[in-house]
Amino acid sequence: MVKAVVAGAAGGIGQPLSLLLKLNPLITELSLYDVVNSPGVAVDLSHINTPAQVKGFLPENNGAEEALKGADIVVIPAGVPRKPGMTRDDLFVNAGICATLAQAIANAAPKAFILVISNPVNSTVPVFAEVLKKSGAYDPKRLFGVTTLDVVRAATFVSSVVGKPLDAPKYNVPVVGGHSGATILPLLTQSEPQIPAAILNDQAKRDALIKRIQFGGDEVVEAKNGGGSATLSMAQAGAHFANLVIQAAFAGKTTVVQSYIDLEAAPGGKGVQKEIGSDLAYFSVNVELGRDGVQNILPIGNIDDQEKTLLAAAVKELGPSIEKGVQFTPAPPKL
Ligand SMILES: NC(=O)c1ccc[n+]([C@@H]2O[C@H](COP(=O)([O-])OP(=O)(O)OC[C@H]3O[C@@H](n4cnc5c(N)ncnc54)[C@H](O)[C@@H]3O)[C@@H](O)[C@H]2O)c1
Ligand SMILES: O=C(O)C[C@H](O)C(=O)O
Repeated sequence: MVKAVVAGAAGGIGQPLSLLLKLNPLITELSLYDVVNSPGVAVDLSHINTPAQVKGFLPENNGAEEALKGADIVVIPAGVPRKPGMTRDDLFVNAGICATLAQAIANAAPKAFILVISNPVNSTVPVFAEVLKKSGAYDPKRLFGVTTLDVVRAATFVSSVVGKPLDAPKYNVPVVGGHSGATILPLLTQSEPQIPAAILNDQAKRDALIKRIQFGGDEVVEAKNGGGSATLSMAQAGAHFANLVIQAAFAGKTTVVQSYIDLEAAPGGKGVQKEIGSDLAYFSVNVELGRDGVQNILPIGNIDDQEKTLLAAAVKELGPSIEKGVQFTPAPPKL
């Protein structure tokens, strides 16, 4: 029996994400929370003949906590998306929404796995952590910034440049660091299958590939031309990541994925701080998922000189974004 909650369930990501979770046979209860339209989305999905029993909740009558009660996993795509010309940092207005949801989770579902999609992920994950800490409900093993879309894009773009687009599902290209521009660090030298040396050694091709992975989000924002950012690809990536967390926790199926987490979640975090030459508190790393969430943090491993330069740039940009999230003070609740 697994209860999943989507917060921001009526939005561009929320709706297809909720659909994909409804199709997950491991989920038996699915609660959809949003400030608008969630009951309608819930009734619609509830007609699908899969096990999950779906209910929709609005803020009235303490709806957030009612939705969250007994949750095993909460996936959060609540908040404003980008328009052309904006950076993810311009979305820091979402910090308040994240703080409110974190408090509701602390009150109603303190043991839930928390998967943060809301941008700017580099800052919103620390916002969640700080609110949970204040309520004594923080377990770093259970808090994840969802960076899966970067990994999905890396596999797609690499397989295409290699000339094997139909093999996209077979590609695994780790992406570490954070989730915005220069903080997104694709480890092309660790790609499996390997990227041919002729491509890796072609500086122009390699730079273009890295740039496309780092700025894939902008590609969608520009194409949607004011209509928002990635929603469908994000829903797929988010549902995939949620499924891996559920499989590890409830079906004993351990996996290694990348996610943006607190490096204190497991002892391996100290080793990563050594590798990156910094005491950054959060970083997207290779995470071994287990019954309690983060079971182990694995090393970044061998990277070449170009990746080392990109790593230094990622570390430099991440520091202030993390600090901004840590220092955020939520507005006092309205009386
Ligand atoms: N992590 C990633 O890789 C990634 C990828 C794509 C988008 N995003 C981010 O996800 C967020 C959502 O994007 P979208 O396209 O779905 O936006 P959207 O505007 O379509 O949907 C957001 C939803 O959040 C709801 N919401 C607002 N305040 C809320 C609150 N306090 N509680 C619950 N729900 C609330 C809105 O009513 C809306 O339905 C954005 O911040 C976007 O930047 C992250
Ligand atoms: O680009 C955005 O603003 C949304 C998301 O972070 C993405 O990577 O698509």
